[in-house]
Amino acid sequence: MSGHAIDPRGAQAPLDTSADLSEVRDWIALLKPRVMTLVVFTAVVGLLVAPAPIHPVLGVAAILCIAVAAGAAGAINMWYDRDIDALMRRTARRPIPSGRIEPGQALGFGLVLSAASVAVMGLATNWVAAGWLAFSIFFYVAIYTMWLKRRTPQNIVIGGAAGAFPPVIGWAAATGDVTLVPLILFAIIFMWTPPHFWALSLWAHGDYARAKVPMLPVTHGARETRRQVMVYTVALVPVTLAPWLVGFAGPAYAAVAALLGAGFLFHAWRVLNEPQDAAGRSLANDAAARATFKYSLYYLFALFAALAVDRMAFAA
Ligand code: HEM
Ligand SMILES: CC(C)=CCC/C(C)=C/CC/C(C)=C/COP(=O)(O)OP(=O)(O)O
Repeated sequence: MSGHAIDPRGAQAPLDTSADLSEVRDWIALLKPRVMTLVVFTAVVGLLVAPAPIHPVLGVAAILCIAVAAGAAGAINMWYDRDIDALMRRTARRPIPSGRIEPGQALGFGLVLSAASVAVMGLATNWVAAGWLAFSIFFYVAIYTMWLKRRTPQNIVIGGAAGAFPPVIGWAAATGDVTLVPLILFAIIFMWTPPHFWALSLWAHGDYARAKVPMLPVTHGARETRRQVMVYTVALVPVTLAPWLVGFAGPAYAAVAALLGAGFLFHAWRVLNEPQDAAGRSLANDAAARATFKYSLYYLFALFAALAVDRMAFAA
């Protein structure tokens, strides 16, 4: 397919629209847009369930700032990780390792968007939300990417906190403060991240071993990783009931959280008991781990949706 659009009179230079489009696609890819969907969704729920009305225009602006900040942090992460991304099959085709975007340009892009998102958040909503937003970017870039990711298999547990901030920021944008409930929402995502990622790492461990990234299956083996998926899932379920226990959400939310939790526990149990060799490596193409990773994504969407519906439909 040619992307050249030639003026019928031949008076204009050809426009290479396909080249333009693929360049735009590369810049968008730097923002890790697919991961952003869930980041944005949890932020929207944090904002909607907060007990303070926010003008819809400001609410949309706040969510856009969170999306842009998460994307900007992703771009800086890709700048820093360009060496290991080039070594991993899953990431080798990203715009920087494949040479389509200069590392310095990606860094500049990430820094400018980071600063802009924090500034707009502060001006449009409040500086508490802007401060948490800046801290989230710092946490993902400096604590997770630059410090922990290449040093310890606990990188996911500690560094994963970065991805747990969006509902806190959404709440702060509406209320100007951070109380117990947003901290509970933080704790839910914090406990969810290890089983989300370690399920994936069970089949992606070859990539991480090649890049010498000390993810759990590389440092402690598949058997221990399966165990840790179960440990964190067991710990996650009671935390998801906390919004109901503290009286913030009703029994409808609690029922959905319990059902979704039972589903997660079932998946984790399958990961633990999947046919495996003596080292815990799957003899079934990691079918259980793949199903668990996919379930983790639907799970978090559904859990946060249930909280929003519960608060909006049933709150007194
Ligand atoms: C340290 C923490 C985390 C790590 C290391 C991690 C890692 C990953 C990886 C490697 C993928 C596969 C993406 C790909 O194929 O390139 C993925 C997918 C995904 N993650 Fe995470 N994740 C983390 C936390 C989170 C958080 C906090 C969220 C949102 C709340 C999230 C949302 C998603 C989504 C929506 C996908 C699916 C993207 C797709 O469809 O390709 N992740 N994650
Ligand atoms: C508001 C704000 C700043 C939020 C940012 C938090 C955020 C997007 C967290 C998600 C964490 C994440 C995508 C980790 C991917 O790990 P990785 O970077 O090791 O994955 P990779 O191997 O795919 O690069």
